[in-house]
Amino acid sequence: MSAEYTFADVKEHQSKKDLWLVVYDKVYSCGEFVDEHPGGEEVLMDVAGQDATLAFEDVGHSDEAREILNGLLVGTLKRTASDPKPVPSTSSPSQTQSNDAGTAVYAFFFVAVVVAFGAYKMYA
Ligand code: HEM
Repeated sequence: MSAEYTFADVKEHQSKKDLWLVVYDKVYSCGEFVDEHPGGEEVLMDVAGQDATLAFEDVGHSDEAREILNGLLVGTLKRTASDPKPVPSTSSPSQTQSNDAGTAVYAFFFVAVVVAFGAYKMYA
């Protein structure tokens, strides 16, 4: 599959039966899959003809979902200067996770301090 498509090409496929979307600069044809999507057809229709990378990653799709996606591949996205910038590839989810972990640690200490203060007040 070495075909290249621009965003303009992808945008021509926005109907339910003929639905293309972009994930990490690869073009996928999902028309046959719309009815089978466990997340429903609505969400796929929402990103029809667009870059669906963030929507796809936000859900935390399984490896099985990624395999299905591979089977729907029709080509590669060719970006032109006026197109939006590509989504940086897989490093971003781990960054998000470490940020979340950092926040959780702060939240834990905050709660610990509040509880300690409450206990101090109760017994002092
Ligand atoms: C062609 C691209 C896509 C494929 C092949 C796909 C595949 C799947 C699969 C196999 C599942 C079942 C759970 C899992 O294995 O992770 C699923 C669930 C789900 N998908 Fe997708 N998906 C695609 C695109 C999207 C997009 C763009 C969205 C937008 C938000 C989305 C939203 C969801 C949601 C919300 C669920 C959870 C359903 C539930 O657990 O009730 N999916 N998808």
